[in-house]
Amino acid sequence: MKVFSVNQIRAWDAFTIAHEPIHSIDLMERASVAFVKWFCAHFDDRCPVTIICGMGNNGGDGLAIARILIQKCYAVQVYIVKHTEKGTPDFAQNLQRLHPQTSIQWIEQEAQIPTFTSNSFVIDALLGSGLTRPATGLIAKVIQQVNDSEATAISVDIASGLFADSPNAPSDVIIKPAYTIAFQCPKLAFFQPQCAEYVGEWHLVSIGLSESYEAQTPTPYFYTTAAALSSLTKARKKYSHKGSFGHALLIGGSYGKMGSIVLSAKACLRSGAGLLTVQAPRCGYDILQTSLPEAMVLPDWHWMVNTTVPDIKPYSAIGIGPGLGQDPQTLLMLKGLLSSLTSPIVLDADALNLISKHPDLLHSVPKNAILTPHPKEFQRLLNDQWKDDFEKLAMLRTFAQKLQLIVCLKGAHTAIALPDGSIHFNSTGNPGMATGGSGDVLTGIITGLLAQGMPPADAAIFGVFQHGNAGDRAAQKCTQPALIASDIINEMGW
Ligand SMILES: NC(=O)C1=CN([C@@H]2O[C@H](COP(=O)(O)OP(=O)(O)OC[C@H]3O[C@@H](n4cnc5c(N)ncnc54)[C@H](OP(=O)(O)O)[C@@H]3O)[C@@H](O)[C@H]2O)[C@@H](O)CC1
Ligand SMILES: [K+]
Repeated sequence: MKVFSVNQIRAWDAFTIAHEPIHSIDLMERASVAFVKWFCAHFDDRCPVTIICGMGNNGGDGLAIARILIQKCYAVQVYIVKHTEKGTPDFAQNLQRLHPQTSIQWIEQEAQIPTFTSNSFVIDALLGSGLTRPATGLIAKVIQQVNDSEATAISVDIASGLFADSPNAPSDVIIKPAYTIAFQCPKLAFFQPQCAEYVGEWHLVSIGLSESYEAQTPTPYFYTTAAALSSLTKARKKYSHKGSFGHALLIGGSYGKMGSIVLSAKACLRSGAGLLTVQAPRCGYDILQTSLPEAMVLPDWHWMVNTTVPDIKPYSAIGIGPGLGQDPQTLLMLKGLLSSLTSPIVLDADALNLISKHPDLLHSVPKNAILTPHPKEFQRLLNDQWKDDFEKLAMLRTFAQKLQLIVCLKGAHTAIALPDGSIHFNSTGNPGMATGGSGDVLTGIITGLLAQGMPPADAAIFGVFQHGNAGDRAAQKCTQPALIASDIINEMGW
Protein backbone atom coordinates (compact mmCIF):
# COMPACT_ATOMS: atom_id res chain seq x y z
CA MET A 1 0.00 0.00 0.00
CA LYS A 2 1.30 3.45 -0.88
CA VAL A 3 1.81 6.08 1.82
CA PHE A 4 1.08 9.54 0.43
CA SER A 5 1.92 13.03 1.63
CA VAL A 6 -0.84 15.40 2.70
CA ASN A 7 -0.63 17.24 -0.63
CA GLN A 8 -0.99 13.95 -2.49
CA ILE A 9 -3.96 12.93 -0.32
CA ARG A 10 -5.62 16.26 -1.08
CA ALA A 11 -5.03 15.66 -4.80
CA TRP A 12 -6.35 12.10 -4.44
CA ASP A 13 -9.49 13.51 -2.87
CA ALA A 14 -9.92 16.03 -5.72
CA PHE A 15 -9.19 13.39 -8.38
CA THR A 16 -11.84 11.09 -6.92
CA ILE A 17 -14.37 13.93 -6.77
CA ALA A 18 -13.70 14.79 -10.43
CA HIS A 19 -13.39 11.29 -11.90
CA GLU A 20 -15.76 9.02 -9.99
CA PRO A 21 -17.50 11.52 -9.98
CA ILE A 22 -18.78 12.24 -6.48
CA HIS A 23 -19.66 15.47 -4.65
CA SER A 24 -17.16 16.34 -1.93
CA ILE A 25 -19.98 16.38 0.63
CA ASP A 26 -20.80 12.77 -0.33
CA LEU A 27 -17.14 11.79 0.03
CA MET A 28 -17.20 13.33 3.50
CA GLU A 29 -20.32 11.29 4.24
CA ARG A 30 -18.54 8.13 3.09
CA ALA A 31 -15.61 8.90 5.38
CA SER A 32 -17.93 9.58 8.31
CA VAL A 33 -19.92 6.40 7.73
CA ALA A 34 -16.65 4.41 7.60
CA PHE A 35 -15.53 6.00 10.90
CA VAL A 36 -18.85 5.22 12.59
CA LYS A 37 -18.80 1.64 11.30
CA TRP A 38 -15.41 1.13 12.95
CA PHE A 39 -16.53 2.89 16.12
CA CYS A 40 -19.74 0.87 16.52
CA ALA A 41 -17.92 -2.41 15.81
CA HIS A 42 -15.54 -1.67 18.67
CA PHE A 43 -17.67 0.25 21.19
CA ASP A 44 -21.30 -0.75 21.31
CA ASP A 45 -21.90 -0.09 25.00
CA ARG A 46 -23.45 3.33 24.37
CA CYS A 47 -21.02 5.27 26.58
CA PRO A 48 -21.55 9.02 26.21
CA VAL A 49 -19.76 10.49 23.23
CA THR A 50 -18.44 14.04 23.04
CA ILE A 51 -17.41 15.24 19.60
CA ILE A 52 -15.11 18.24 19.42
CA CYS A 53 -15.01 19.90 16.02
CA GLY A 54 -12.96 22.51 14.24
CA MET A 55 -14.34 24.41 11.26
CA GLY A 56 -12.45 22.72 8.43
CA ASN A 57 -13.30 19.44 6.73
CA ASN A 58 -12.05 17.46 9.73
CA GLY A 59 -14.68 19.30 11.76
CA GLY A 60 -17.17 18.59 8.96
CA ASP A 61 -16.43 14.89 9.42
CA GLY A 62 -17.03 15.31 13.15
CA LEU A 63 -20.48 16.85 12.54
CA ALA A 64 -21.47 14.08 10.10
CA ILE A 65 -20.22 11.46 12.59
CA ALA A 66 -22.36 13.11 15.29
CA ARG A 67 -25.48 12.92 13.10
CA ILE A 68 -24.91 9.24 12.22
CA LEU A 69 -24.20 8.27 15.83
CA ILE A 70 -27.34 10.09 17.02
CA GLN A 71 -29.33 8.11 14.46
CA LYS A 72 -27.83 4.99 16.04
CA CYS A 73 -29.04 6.15 19.47
CA TYR A 74 -25.68 7.10 20.97
CA ALA A 75 -25.78 9.94 23.49
CA VAL A 76 -23.80 12.60 21.63
CA GLN A 77 -22.73 16.07 22.70
CA VAL A 78 -21.21 18.30 20.03
CA TYR A 79 -18.80 21.20 20.61
CA ILE A 80 -17.40 23.45 17.90
CA VAL A 81 -14.35 25.60 18.56
CA LYS A 82 -14.81 28.90 16.80
CA HIS A 83 -11.27 29.36 15.54
CA THR A 84 -12.23 31.21 12.36
CA GLU A 85 -15.15 33.27 11.06
CA LYS A 86 -16.29 30.91 8.33
CA GLY A 87 -16.05 27.13 8.09
CA THR A 88 -15.45 25.19 4.86
CA PRO A 89 -18.54 24.62 2.66
CA ASP A 90 -18.78 20.95 3.65
CA PHE A 91 -18.49 21.89 7.32
CA ALA A 92 -21.32 24.41 6.87
CA GLN A 93 -23.53 21.90 5.10
CA ASN A 94 -23.01 19.26 7.78
CA LEU A 95 -23.74 21.87 10.42
CA GLN A 96 -27.08 22.51 8.75
CA ARG A 97 -27.82 18.78 8.51
CA LEU A 98 -27.06 18.26 12.20
CA HIS A 99 -28.89 21.31 13.57
CA PRO A 100 -32.38 19.89 13.82
CA GLN A 101 -31.14 16.81 15.69
CA THR A 102 -29.11 18.18 18.57
CA SER A 103 -28.04 21.31 20.35
CA ILE A 104 -24.53 22.38 19.50
CA GLN A 105 -22.29 24.20 21.94
CA TRP A 106 -19.90 26.77 20.51
CA ILE A 107 -16.62 27.32 22.32
CA GLU A 108 -15.62 30.96 21.87
CA GLN A 109 -13.81 31.44 25.15
CA GLU A 110 -11.94 29.33 27.67
CA ALA A 111 -14.79 29.21 30.18
CA GLN A 112 -16.91 27.33 27.62
CA ILE A 113 -14.52 24.38 27.39
CA PRO A 114 -16.23 21.37 28.96
CA THR A 115 -14.68 18.79 31.27
CA PHE A 116 -14.47 15.33 29.76
CA THR A 117 -15.54 12.53 32.06
CA SER A 118 -13.57 9.32 32.46
CA ASN A 119 -16.17 6.88 31.17
CA SER A 120 -16.81 8.82 27.97
CA PHE A 121 -15.41 8.93 24.47
CA VAL A 122 -14.05 12.11 22.94
CA ILE A 123 -14.06 12.08 19.16
CA ASP A 124 -11.36 14.48 18.07
CA ALA A 125 -12.33 16.31 14.88
CA LEU A 126 -10.66 19.65 15.63
CA LEU A 127 -7.93 19.67 13.00
CA GLY A 128 -7.02 17.04 10.43
CA SER A 129 -4.54 16.83 7.63
CA GLY A 130 -5.13 20.52 6.82
CA LEU A 131 -2.93 21.57 9.75
CA THR A 132 -0.72 24.44 8.62
CA ARG A 133 0.72 25.56 11.97
CA PRO A 134 0.89 24.28 15.52
CA ALA A 135 -2.32 24.43 17.52
CA THR A 136 -2.53 27.56 19.67
CA GLY A 137 -5.12 29.61 21.59
CA LEU A 138 -8.53 28.12 22.22
CA ILE A 139 -7.86 24.96 20.18
CA ALA A 140 -4.69 24.26 22.21
CA LYS A 141 -6.66 24.77 25.43
CA VAL A 142 -9.31 22.25 24.34
CA ILE A 143 -6.59 19.76 23.36
CA GLN A 144 -4.93 20.20 26.75
CA GLN A 145 -8.25 19.61 28.50
CA VAL A 146 -8.78 16.36 26.57
CA ASN A 147 -5.23 15.20 27.32
CA ASP A 148 -5.66 16.00 31.02
CA SER A 149 -8.89 13.99 31.20
CA GLU A 150 -9.33 10.25 31.49
CA ALA A 151 -11.78 10.08 28.60
CA THR A 152 -10.90 7.77 25.70
CA ALA A 153 -9.91 10.01 22.80
CA ILE A 154 -10.36 8.81 19.24
CA SER A 155 -8.91 11.00 16.51
CA VAL A 156 -10.60 11.38 13.16
CA ASP A 157 -7.97 10.86 10.43
CA ILE A 158 -5.07 12.22 12.50
CA ALA A 159 -4.63 13.65 15.99
CA SER A 160 -5.38 17.37 16.09
CA GLY A 161 -2.14 19.33 16.13
CA LEU A 162 0.01 16.52 14.67
CA PHE A 163 1.78 17.23 11.38
CA ALA A 164 1.44 14.27 9.03
CA ASP A 165 4.66 14.64 7.03
CA SER A 166 7.04 16.63 9.19
CA PRO A 167 8.16 16.84 12.81
CA ASN A 168 6.34 18.88 15.44
CA ALA A 169 8.29 20.97 17.91
CA PRO A 170 8.52 19.35 21.37
CA SER A 171 6.40 22.17 22.82
CA ASP A 172 3.50 21.69 20.36
CA VAL A 173 0.11 20.88 21.84
CA ILE A 174 -1.28 17.72 20.25
CA ILE A 175 -4.10 15.33 21.12
CA LYS A 176 -2.89 12.05 22.65
CA PRO A 177 -5.52 9.66 21.38
CA ALA A 178 -6.07 6.07 22.37
CA TYR A 179 -6.98 5.43 18.71
CA THR A 180 -6.57 7.12 15.37
CA ILE A 181 -8.96 6.12 12.61
CA ALA A 182 -7.32 7.24 9.38
CA PHE A 183 -8.99 7.55 6.01
CA GLN A 184 -7.70 5.35 3.20
CA CYS A 185 -3.95 5.44 3.85
CA PRO A 186 -1.60 5.89 6.80
CA LYS A 187 0.31 9.14 7.33
CA LEU A 188 4.10 9.19 7.53
CA ALA A 189 3.86 10.32 11.18
CA PHE A 190 2.26 6.98 12.10
CA PHE A 191 5.62 5.25 11.60
CA GLN A 192 7.77 7.60 13.66
CA PRO A 193 8.61 6.55 17.23
CA GLN A 194 8.52 10.19 18.34
CA CYS A 195 4.85 10.42 17.31
CA ALA A 196 3.72 7.25 19.09
CA GLU A 197 1.74 8.96 21.88
CA TYR A 198 0.02 11.22 19.33
CA VAL A 199 -1.14 8.30 17.21
CA GLY A 200 -2.14 5.59 19.67
CA GLU A 201 -3.44 2.41 18.11
CA TRP A 202 -4.21 3.26 14.52
CA HIS A 203 -6.60 1.69 12.06
CA LEU A 204 -7.39 2.41 8.43
CA VAL A 205 -10.86 2.67 7.00
CA SER A 206 -11.41 2.68 3.26
CA ILE A 207 -13.38 5.58 1.79
CA GLY A 208 -13.18 4.41 -1.81
CA LEU A 209 -10.69 6.94 -3.16
CA SER A 210 -9.66 6.42 -6.80
CA GLU A 211 -7.60 3.29 -7.44
CA SER A 212 -6.21 4.70 -10.67
CA TYR A 213 -4.84 7.78 -8.84
CA GLU A 214 -3.14 5.46 -6.40
CA ALA A 215 -1.65 3.33 -9.17
CA GLN A 216 -0.30 6.28 -11.16
CA THR A 217 1.00 8.48 -8.34
CA PRO A 218 4.62 7.88 -7.29
CA THR A 219 5.74 7.91 -3.67
CA PRO A 220 8.86 6.62 -1.96
CA TYR A 221 6.83 5.29 0.97
CA PHE A 222 4.97 1.99 1.22
CA TYR A 223 3.17 0.08 3.94
CA THR A 224 3.55 -3.69 3.60
CA THR A 225 0.29 -5.62 3.44
CA ALA A 226 -0.24 -9.39 3.33
CA ALA A 227 -2.00 -9.04 -0.03
CA ALA A 228 1.05 -7.41 -1.64
CA LEU A 229 3.23 -10.36 -0.57
CA SER A 230 0.90 -13.18 -1.55
CA SER A 231 2.71 -13.83 -4.85
CA LEU A 232 5.94 -14.61 -2.95
CA THR A 233 4.64 -17.79 -1.34
CA LYS A 234 4.73 -20.65 -3.79
CA ALA A 235 3.70 -24.26 -3.32
CA ARG A 236 6.63 -26.68 -3.46
CA LYS A 237 6.83 -28.82 -6.56
CA LYS A 238 6.18 -32.53 -5.99
CA TYR A 239 9.59 -33.69 -7.26
CA SER A 240 11.66 -31.04 -5.55
CA HIS A 241 14.49 -32.11 -3.23
CA LYS A 242 16.66 -30.42 -0.62
CA GLY A 243 18.98 -29.17 -3.34
CA SER A 244 16.05 -27.25 -4.85
CA PHE A 245 15.93 -24.92 -1.84
CA GLY A 246 19.48 -23.66 -1.64
CA HIS A 247 22.34 -24.03 0.75
CA ALA A 248 22.76 -21.27 3.33
CA LEU A 249 25.91 -20.45 5.25
CA LEU A 250 25.62 -18.68 8.59
CA ILE A 251 28.75 -17.32 10.26
CA GLY A 252 28.62 -16.26 13.88
CA GLY A 253 28.82 -17.25 17.51
CA SER A 254 31.69 -16.72 19.91
CA TYR A 255 32.49 -17.95 23.41
CA GLY A 256 29.47 -16.99 25.57
CA LYS A 257 27.35 -15.98 22.56
CA MET A 258 26.57 -19.25 20.86
CA GLY A 259 22.85 -18.87 21.53
CA SER A 260 22.61 -16.11 18.89
CA ILE A 261 23.84 -18.27 16.05
CA VAL A 262 21.76 -21.24 17.22
CA LEU A 263 18.64 -19.06 17.00
CA SER A 264 19.61 -17.74 13.56
CA ALA A 265 20.32 -21.25 12.35
CA LYS A 266 16.98 -22.64 13.54
CA ALA A 267 15.09 -19.75 11.93
CA CYS A 268 17.05 -20.19 8.70
CA LEU A 269 16.04 -23.85 8.48
CA ARG A 270 12.42 -23.03 9.34
CA SER A 271 12.34 -20.45 6.54
CA GLY A 272 12.68 -23.35 4.14
CA ALA A 273 16.39 -23.44 3.21
CA GLY A 274 17.24 -26.89 1.85
CA LEU A 275 20.62 -27.10 3.55
CA LEU A 276 22.38 -25.07 6.19
CA THR A 277 26.01 -24.94 7.23
CA VAL A 278 27.05 -22.93 10.27
CA GLN A 279 30.60 -21.70 10.66
CA ALA A 280 31.34 -21.20 14.35
CA PRO A 281 34.32 -21.30 16.69
CA ARG A 282 35.30 -24.72 17.98
CA CYS A 283 33.69 -24.05 21.40
CA GLY A 284 30.32 -24.08 19.62
CA TYR A 285 30.71 -27.41 17.90
CA ASP A 286 28.94 -29.58 20.48
CA ILE A 287 26.36 -26.90 21.17
CA LEU A 288 25.32 -26.66 17.52
CA GLN A 289 25.43 -30.38 16.78
CA THR A 290 23.31 -31.09 19.84
CA SER A 291 20.80 -28.27 19.63
CA LEU A 292 20.35 -28.39 15.87
CA PRO A 293 21.05 -31.79 14.34
CA GLU A 294 19.54 -30.60 11.03
CA ALA A 295 22.46 -28.19 10.42
CA MET A 296 26.02 -29.00 9.32
CA VAL A 297 28.83 -27.36 11.27
CA LEU A 298 32.06 -25.95 9.93
CA PRO A 299 34.20 -25.52 13.04
CA ASP A 300 36.74 -22.72 12.93
CA TRP A 301 40.23 -23.75 14.11
CA HIS A 302 39.92 -21.07 16.79
CA TRP A 303 38.27 -22.09 20.06
CA MET A 304 36.60 -18.76 20.90
CA VAL A 305 35.91 -16.76 17.72
CA ASN A 306 35.46 -17.00 13.94
CA THR A 307 38.71 -16.38 12.08
CA THR A 308 38.61 -18.33 8.82
CA VAL A 309 37.40 -17.04 5.47
CA PRO A 310 35.22 -19.91 4.25
CA ASP A 311 35.21 -21.28 0.74
CA ILE A 312 31.93 -19.72 -0.36
CA LYS A 313 31.39 -21.67 -3.59
CA PRO A 314 28.86 -24.20 -2.22
CA TYR A 315 26.54 -21.58 -0.75
CA SER A 316 23.62 -19.77 -2.35
CA ALA A 317 23.45 -17.16 0.45
CA ILE A 318 25.44 -16.06 3.48
CA GLY A 319 24.39 -14.51 6.78
CA ILE A 320 27.00 -13.13 9.15
CA GLY A 321 26.88 -11.37 12.50
CA PRO A 322 24.82 -13.01 15.26
CA GLY A 323 27.05 -13.55 18.31
CA LEU A 324 30.10 -12.91 16.11
CA GLY A 325 32.07 -10.70 18.53
CA GLN A 326 34.57 -8.07 17.43
CA ASP A 327 37.91 -9.85 17.76
CA PRO A 328 40.66 -8.43 15.46
CA GLN A 329 40.97 -11.86 13.81
CA THR A 330 37.22 -11.83 13.10
CA LEU A 331 37.66 -8.43 11.49
CA LEU A 332 40.27 -9.88 9.11
CA MET A 333 37.90 -12.72 8.30
CA LEU A 334 35.08 -10.26 7.54
CA LYS A 335 37.40 -8.26 5.25
CA GLY A 336 38.40 -11.42 3.40
CA LEU A 337 34.81 -12.58 3.09
CA LEU A 338 33.55 -9.25 1.74
CA SER A 339 36.27 -9.15 -0.91
CA SER A 340 35.47 -12.66 -2.15
CA LEU A 341 31.65 -12.54 -2.18
CA THR A 342 29.64 -13.87 -5.07
CA SER A 343 26.37 -14.78 -3.37
CA PRO A 344 23.81 -12.56 -1.62
CA ILE A 345 24.57 -11.67 1.98
CA VAL A 346 22.90 -10.50 5.20
CA LEU A 347 25.03 -8.46 7.61
CA ASP A 348 23.85 -8.12 11.19
CA ALA A 349 24.94 -7.29 14.74
CA ASP A 350 28.72 -7.43 15.25
CA ALA A 351 29.36 -7.66 11.50
CA LEU A 352 27.77 -4.17 11.35
CA ASN A 353 29.64 -2.98 14.43
CA LEU A 354 32.96 -4.07 12.90
CA ILE A 355 32.09 -2.17 9.72
CA SER A 356 31.19 0.91 11.80
CA LYS A 357 34.62 0.81 13.43
CA HIS A 358 36.32 0.40 10.05
CA PRO A 359 34.18 2.52 7.72
CA ASP A 360 36.37 1.79 4.68
CA LEU A 361 34.82 -1.71 4.80
CA LEU A 362 31.43 -0.24 3.94
CA HIS A 363 32.63 0.27 0.39
CA SER A 364 33.47 -3.44 0.04
CA VAL A 365 29.91 -4.43 0.91
CA PRO A 366 28.38 -5.55 -2.40
CA LYS A 367 25.32 -3.93 -3.98
CA ASN A 368 22.03 -5.30 -2.71
CA ALA A 369 23.56 -6.69 0.47
CA ILE A 370 20.99 -6.68 3.29
CA LEU A 371 21.91 -4.87 6.51
CA THR A 372 19.69 -5.34 9.57
CA PRO A 373 20.70 -2.68 12.12
CA HIS A 374 18.69 -1.46 15.08
CA PRO A 375 18.74 2.35 15.40
CA LYS A 376 21.88 2.43 17.57
CA GLU A 377 23.77 0.22 15.10
CA PHE A 378 22.53 2.35 12.22
CA GLN A 379 23.71 5.49 13.94
CA ARG A 380 27.17 3.94 14.39
CA LEU A 381 27.21 2.97 10.69
CA LEU A 382 26.27 6.50 9.68
CA ASN A 383 28.64 8.07 12.17
CA ASP A 384 26.15 10.89 12.38
CA GLN A 385 23.21 11.85 14.57
CA TRP A 386 19.68 12.76 13.50
CA LYS A 387 17.63 15.58 15.07
CA ASP A 388 14.36 13.69 14.86
CA ASP A 389 12.80 10.58 13.37
CA PHE A 390 11.88 12.28 10.11
CA GLU A 391 15.52 13.21 9.60
CA LYS A 392 16.51 9.64 10.51
CA LEU A 393 14.26 8.40 7.72
CA ALA A 394 15.78 10.82 5.23
CA MET A 395 19.27 9.69 6.24
CA LEU A 396 18.23 6.06 5.88
CA ARG A 397 16.98 6.68 2.34
CA THR A 398 20.13 8.51 1.31
CA PHE A 399 22.38 5.84 2.84
CA ALA A 400 20.64 2.96 1.04
CA GLN A 401 20.48 4.82 -2.25
CA LYS A 402 24.07 6.07 -2.19
CA LEU A 403 25.59 2.70 -1.29
CA GLN A 404 22.99 0.67 -3.22
CA LEU A 405 22.25 -1.42 -0.14
CA ILE A 406 19.09 -2.80 1.47
CA VAL A 407 18.78 -1.60 5.04
CA CYS A 408 16.20 -3.00 7.45
CA LEU A 409 16.09 -0.45 10.26
CA LYS A 410 14.51 -2.45 13.04
CA GLY A 411 11.74 -1.01 15.21
CA ALA A 412 8.00 -1.10 15.86
CA HIS A 413 7.43 -0.47 12.13
CA THR A 414 10.74 -1.75 10.72
CA ALA A 415 11.66 0.52 7.80
CA ILE A 416 13.22 -1.29 4.86
CA ALA A 417 15.16 1.09 2.62
CA LEU A 418 15.90 -0.14 -0.90
CA PRO A 419 18.57 1.02 -3.35
CA ASP A 420 15.83 2.59 -5.55
CA GLY A 421 15.05 5.10 -2.77
CA SER A 422 11.84 3.47 -1.59
CA ILE A 423 11.04 2.79 2.04
CA HIS A 424 8.75 -0.06 3.06
CA PHE A 425 7.24 0.10 6.54
CA ASN A 426 6.39 -3.24 8.08
CA SER A 427 2.89 -3.88 9.41
CA THR A 428 3.43 -6.86 11.72
CA GLY A 429 5.09 -7.47 15.08
CA ASN A 430 4.55 -6.39 18.67
CA PRO A 431 6.52 -5.06 21.67
CA GLY A 432 6.89 -8.63 23.01
CA MET A 433 9.51 -9.08 20.29
CA ALA A 434 11.79 -6.54 21.97
CA THR A 435 13.76 -9.36 23.56
CA GLY A 436 17.24 -10.85 23.15
CA GLY A 437 17.65 -13.06 20.09
CA SER A 438 14.71 -11.65 18.15
CA GLY A 439 17.08 -9.96 15.67
CA ASP A 440 19.12 -13.16 15.30
CA VAL A 441 15.94 -14.91 14.23
CA LEU A 442 15.34 -12.26 11.57
CA THR A 443 18.86 -12.71 10.17
CA GLY A 444 18.26 -16.44 9.90
CA ILE A 445 14.93 -15.97 8.14
CA ILE A 446 16.26 -13.55 5.54
CA THR A 447 19.38 -15.65 4.89
CA GLY A 448 17.16 -18.70 4.37
CA LEU A 449 14.93 -16.84 1.90
CA LEU A 450 17.96 -15.59 -0.05
CA ALA A 451 19.37 -19.13 -0.15
CA GLN A 452 16.14 -20.26 -1.82
CA GLY A 453 16.63 -17.69 -4.55
CA MET A 454 14.25 -14.97 -3.43
CA PRO A 455 15.45 -11.59 -4.78
CA PRO A 456 17.08 -9.54 -1.97
CA ALA A 457 14.47 -6.75 -1.81
CA ASP A 458 11.63 -9.28 -1.61
CA ALA A 459 13.54 -11.38 0.94
CA ALA A 460 14.00 -8.33 3.18
CA ILE A 461 10.37 -7.16 2.99
CA PHE A 462 8.85 -10.64 3.16
CA GLY A 463 11.27 -11.83 5.87
CA VAL A 464 10.57 -8.85 8.13
CA PHE A 465 6.81 -9.28 7.60
CA GLN A 466 6.86 -13.01 8.40
CA HIS A 467 9.13 -12.47 11.42
CA GLY A 468 6.54 -10.05 12.82
CA ASN A 469 3.68 -12.37 11.91
CA ALA A 470 5.28 -15.24 13.80
CA GLY A 471 5.89 -12.89 16.73
CA ASP A 472 2.22 -11.89 16.72
CA ARG A 473 1.11 -15.50 16.80
CA ALA A 474 3.58 -16.23 19.59
CA ALA A 475 2.35 -13.26 21.66
CA GLN A 476 -1.23 -14.46 21.29
CA LYS A 477 -0.23 -17.81 22.76
CA CYS A 478 2.04 -16.74 25.59
CA THR A 479 1.45 -12.95 26.02
CA GLN A 480 3.96 -10.25 25.08
CA PRO A 481 6.03 -10.22 28.29
CA ALA A 482 6.51 -13.99 28.23
CA LEU A 483 7.57 -14.08 24.58
CA ILE A 484 11.17 -15.22 23.90
CA ALA A 485 12.95 -15.48 20.56
CA SER A 486 12.49 -19.27 20.37
CA ASP A 487 8.72 -18.73 20.41
CA ILE A 488 9.03 -16.69 17.22
CA ILE A 489 10.84 -19.60 15.54
CA ASN A 490 8.22 -22.06 16.76
CA GLU A 491 5.44 -19.96 15.21
CA MET A 492 7.10 -19.50 11.83
CA GLY A 493 5.29 -20.74 8.77
CA TRP A 494 3.68 -19.31 5.66
N1 LIG B 1 -8.57 14.11 1.74
C1 LIG B 1 -9.47 13.14 1.92
O1 LIG B 1 -9.29 12.07 1.41
C2 LIG B 1 -10.63 13.40 2.75
C3 LIG B 1 -10.54 14.28 3.81
N2 LIG B 1 -11.49 14.42 4.69
C4 LIG B 1 -11.24 15.18 5.92
O2 LIG B 1 -10.73 16.45 5.66
C5 LIG B 1 -9.62 16.70 6.52
C6 LIG B 1 -8.78 17.78 5.95
O3 LIG B 1 -9.60 18.89 5.90
P1 LIG B 1 -9.07 20.37 5.67
O4 LIG B 1 -8.10 20.37 4.56
O5 LIG B 1 -10.26 21.22 5.54
O6 LIG B 1 -8.26 20.63 6.96
P2 LIG B 1 -8.55 20.66 8.52
O7 LIG B 1 -7.51 19.78 9.08
O8 LIG B 1 -9.94 20.36 8.86
O9 LIG B 1 -8.19 22.18 8.91
C7 LIG B 1 -9.00 23.20 8.43
C8 LIG B 1 -8.33 24.52 8.35
O10 LIG B 1 -7.87 24.94 9.60
C9 LIG B 1 -6.85 25.90 9.44
N3 LIG B 1 -5.78 25.59 10.35
C10 LIG B 1 -4.66 24.86 10.09
N4 LIG B 1 -3.91 24.75 11.18
C11 LIG B 1 -4.57 25.42 12.16
C12 LIG B 1 -4.30 25.66 13.51
N5 LIG B 1 -3.20 25.19 14.09
N6 LIG B 1 -5.16 26.37 14.22
C13 LIG B 1 -6.29 26.83 13.65
N7 LIG B 1 -6.61 26.63 12.36
C14 LIG B 1 -5.76 25.93 11.63
C15 LIG B 1 -6.40 25.84 8.02
O11 LIG B 1 -6.83 26.97 7.33
P3 LIG B 1 -5.98 28.31 7.37
O12 LIG B 1 -6.31 28.98 8.67
O13 LIG B 1 -4.52 27.93 7.29
O14 LIG B 1 -6.45 29.05 6.18
C16 LIG B 1 -7.10 24.56 7.50
O15 LIG B 1 -7.39 24.62 6.15
C17 LIG B 1 -8.99 15.35 6.67
O16 LIG B 1 -8.14 15.25 7.77
C18 LIG B 1 -10.22 14.49 6.80
O17 LIG B 1 -10.67 14.51 8.15
C19 LIG B 1 -12.75 13.67 4.53
O18 LIG B 1 -13.82 14.45 4.87
C20 LIG B 1 -13.01 13.23 3.11
C21 LIG B 1 -11.90 12.67 2.43
K1 LIG C 1 -8.46 15.16 14.21
